[in-house]
Amino acid sequence: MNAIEVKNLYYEYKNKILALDDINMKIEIGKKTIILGANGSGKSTLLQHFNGLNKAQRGEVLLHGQNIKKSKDSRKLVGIVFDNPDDQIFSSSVYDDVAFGPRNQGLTEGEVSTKVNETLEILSLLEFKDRAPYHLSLGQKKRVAIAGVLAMEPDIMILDEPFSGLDAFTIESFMELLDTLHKKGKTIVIATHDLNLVWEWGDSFIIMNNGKIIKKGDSDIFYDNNLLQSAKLRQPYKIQYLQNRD
Ligand SMILES: Nc1ncnc2c1ncn2[C@@H]1O[C@H](COP(=O)(O)OP(=O)(O)OP(=O)(O)O)[C@@H](O)[C@H]1O
Repeated sequence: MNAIEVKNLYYEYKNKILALDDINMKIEIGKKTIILGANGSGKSTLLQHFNGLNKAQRGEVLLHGQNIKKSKDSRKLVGIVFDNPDDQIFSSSVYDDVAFGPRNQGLTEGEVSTKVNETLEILSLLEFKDRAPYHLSLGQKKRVAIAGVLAMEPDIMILDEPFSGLDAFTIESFMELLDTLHKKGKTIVIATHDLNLVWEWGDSFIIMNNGKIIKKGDSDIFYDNNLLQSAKLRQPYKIQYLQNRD
């Protein structure tokens, strides 16, 4: 069984932009899958189909084998971190924002407190716990948005451009955290155009261009510079260096 399966998915915005053009893909349970593509290639539109925010106009999306339209617990199964944290932070304090999901899951206030404090600590946010999220810096807000999803412990974590706005130290500890979640069996999906951070990290890769998938594979795809250029992507620096040296 796959965590996510997409069959013949199309999506057209009201302005007639065809953002997804016959997408077919499978994401295996417990794998780290990276969706790559330049600006406007359709990554966010695709990810937003994985928690029902966008509904398939044609085609289907299956979560753990079940059509998302029939799935009652898609919100519990899938946690999505949007690229813009302002789209998902609503509470007046960092603590309450991260507590929102666990409270909705019916945990006691004591359990909520343990969960929230643990999550805030992992993301170096404890010192901000009583602050208003909208007065934080972009990178800090991004960490709050990530914490809010982490605290719900979804089986499938979807992250749209999770690294933008984060400093190097935070990226490093965040990737270690994702590795820990991966070892616990979670499925992780990241959409990004930053190949340098993910090419050695992901298990499988999907390249999008103009609403289509143009390549699926393992990290060997990064040696094909023509392919990357056709998707307006830059080869990872390390591969450029190795190839120039040879
Ligand atoms: N709400 C919208 N209404 C109309 N067109 C949209 C809307 N959102 C996105 N689009 C268009 O759909 C296409 C795919 O956009 P999408 O945001 O999915 O790309 P992306 O790969 O996530 O880009 P980025 O890397 O810039 O986040 C683009 O051509 C974009 O202009």
